Amino acid sequence: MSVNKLTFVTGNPNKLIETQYILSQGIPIEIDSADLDIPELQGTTREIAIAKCRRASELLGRACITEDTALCYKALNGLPGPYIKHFMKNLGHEGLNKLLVGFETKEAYALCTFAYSAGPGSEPLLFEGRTDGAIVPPRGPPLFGWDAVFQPGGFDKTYAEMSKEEKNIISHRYRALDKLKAYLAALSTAQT
Ligand SMILES: O=c1[nH]c(=O)c2ncn([C@@H]3O[C@H](COP(=O)(O)OP(=O)(O)OP(=O)(O)O)[C@@H](O)[C@H]3O)c2[nH]1
Ligand SMILES: [Mg+2]
Repeated sequence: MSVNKLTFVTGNPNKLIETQYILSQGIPIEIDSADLDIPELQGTTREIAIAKCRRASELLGRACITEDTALCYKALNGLPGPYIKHFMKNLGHEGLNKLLVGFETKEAYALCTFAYSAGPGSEPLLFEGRTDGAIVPPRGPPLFGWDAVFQPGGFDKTYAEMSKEEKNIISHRYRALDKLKAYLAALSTAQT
């Protein structure tokens, strides 16, 4: 199978833009997208990622990638984790901060899990990337999810205050895609 073209099954336009940008910096691959309605199970980030990618490739009928992002608070033993989408939607930036009132540590990490399936029936492979940081009062344009309340460790800017060039070389998504990129490059080499 050639990997110069791959479908990213996602309904999230910001994920797609970042993924296309990051991958275009590394390997010659064209990423298109399909927005399929795939139930996301409860469980660990790995269980959720595997089930979603398996179903996505079955529905699509060919190879694909999927991605799951979790935002894990140290004080809450990793929650909201993979359920961050619902927390963000219902609580907003203010609520994401309020969850930590009374806790000393505001530390959190963003975890990205890309899954690749070579096609229906093929067990998905996982590529994880993690960026450590802290939850802070919102700063920067509220254009993408919780970017405005996540400040990566060692930086004085939130994700939202960073340029795309800055975010996309330190982000959880970049770190996961770096591993996926290496896998896809090796796959292409093995097939030529
Ligand atoms: O500020 C942000 N910076 C990021 O870098 C980032 N990556 C993901 N997210 C948000 O975290 C939730 C994950 O849920 P999620 O993985 O199920 O995504 P999704 O349902 O939007 O898309 P998909 O499942 O169709 O791919 C969703 O609310 C995403 O908008 C981010 N927010
Ligand atoms: Mg989703």
